[in-house]
Amino acid sequence: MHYVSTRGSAPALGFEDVTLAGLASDGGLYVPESWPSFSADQIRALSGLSYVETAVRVMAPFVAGSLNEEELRELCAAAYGRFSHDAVTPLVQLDHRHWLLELFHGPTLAFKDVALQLLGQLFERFLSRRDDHLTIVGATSGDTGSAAIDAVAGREKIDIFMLHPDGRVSDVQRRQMTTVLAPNVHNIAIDGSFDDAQALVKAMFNDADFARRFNLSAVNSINWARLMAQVVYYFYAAVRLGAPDRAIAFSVPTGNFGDVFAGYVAAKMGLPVAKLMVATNVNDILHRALAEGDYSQGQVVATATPSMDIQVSSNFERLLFDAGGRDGKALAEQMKGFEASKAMRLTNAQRDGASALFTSARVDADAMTMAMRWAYDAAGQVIDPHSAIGLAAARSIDLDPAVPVVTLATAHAAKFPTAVERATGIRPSLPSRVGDLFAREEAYAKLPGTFEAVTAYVAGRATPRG
Ligand SMILES: Cc1ncc(COP(=O)(O)O)c(C=O)c1O
Ligand SMILES: N[C@@H](CCOP(=O)(O)O)C(=O)O
Repeated sequence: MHYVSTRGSAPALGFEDVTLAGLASDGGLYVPESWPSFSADQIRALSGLSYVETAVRVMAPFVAGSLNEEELRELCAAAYGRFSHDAVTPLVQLDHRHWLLELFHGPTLAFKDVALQLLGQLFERFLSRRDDHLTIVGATSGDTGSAAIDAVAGREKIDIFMLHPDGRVSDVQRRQMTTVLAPNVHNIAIDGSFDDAQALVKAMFNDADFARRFNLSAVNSINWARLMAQVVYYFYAAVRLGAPDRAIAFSVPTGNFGDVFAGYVAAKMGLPVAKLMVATNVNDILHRALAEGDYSQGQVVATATPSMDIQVSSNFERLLFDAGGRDGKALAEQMKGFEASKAMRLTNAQRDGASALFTSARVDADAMTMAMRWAYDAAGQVIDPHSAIGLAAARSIDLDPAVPVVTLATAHAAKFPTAVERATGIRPSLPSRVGDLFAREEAYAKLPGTFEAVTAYVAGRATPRG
């Protein structure tokens, strides 16, 4: 399997190189040169398989040429052996039509663990094949950071520098990152928003000398391997609900468009997906883009769903590329325009390509609170605010009532206890597997959100190439 850049001029690479590279050298994102295709019989054959076996079957075509099936199975078993639920991503029924897909049973209590536990294993395996060291630079609005740190802490050939927006993540999220005191873990709180942190990370990649000198790699969903691992749970859930003989709709609380793009990939591979609901909070650039073709960056508003307080969604570029006819040169121009003016219109081809599968909704704080209450009253489920954004949107979906609707539950409620308590009166407590989070010592740097400050900090601590 080869991968091409969404901006058309970086070299096509195999899976191993794409995983280690993160971002393409032309600033684009890697996507498979074509989508693997699963027949109805192949999908039916996933029925009854464990999560690990499902993962092996779904991901095998993407890693071909870099890992054989036995190697992939070994890495998946190691990654998913750390989840606290036997099903890894269990389904919970809310009523006759609505389901939650619980993605938070990993070590750091958010869906990011599903991909990042595997990515940690992939890095280790690929680095063991070469004499090299990686410097990971990442941006987090709260959950990617802790999941990535958990996945790579203590690994010898990796340093990780994780930027989070100072004061804009929950206390649990911050502590899950800053109390990991391994020598290869470097947490940085920057002045600014998640978008500022993400722009700094992309700027480091786009500085070719810096990127080469420190052998930069990515753990954000700009890294293709992140999305690949997330495709698995769409298959796993849909097959349990009757696919391929029944189409399933998914509602996905969305920020950087990674999780929902993985659903698009599953549909491209042949999974019968009735609709993908893109559920945003009031930071609604994606809703405006899908509903009106207007992708223009507004001011980020701080909400009770901080992980989705995002106005520039990295993976939207992958959709614009694929749905718009895969013209990398044209997309490079379009993205350059967006980077300069912070606004762009989708082309007709991009809008038409997206509208077949996607729908969207903007969910405000009141609707989020109502959804949390409904989940508790209807099914006794205490859900986190991000999942509630997805559920509120799911309940508004315009589809045949016979189609099951699965909301992706992306975080454990205890990561956001204040918002949950405000909505339901119940203060969720942290599961024992996260231990004594509030008793541990924290360590992190506070930096201005400037390229100079951040690169100087990284350069002073990272291992340069020999
Ligand atoms: C809890 C939670 N829900 C939803 C999202 C949105 O996911 P995505 O960025 O893949 O759209 C995030 C972070 O991105 C998150 O941490
Ligand atoms: N919500 C995310 C933002 C980064 O998204 P990613 O999926 O691109 O890593 C977070 O929790 O950090």
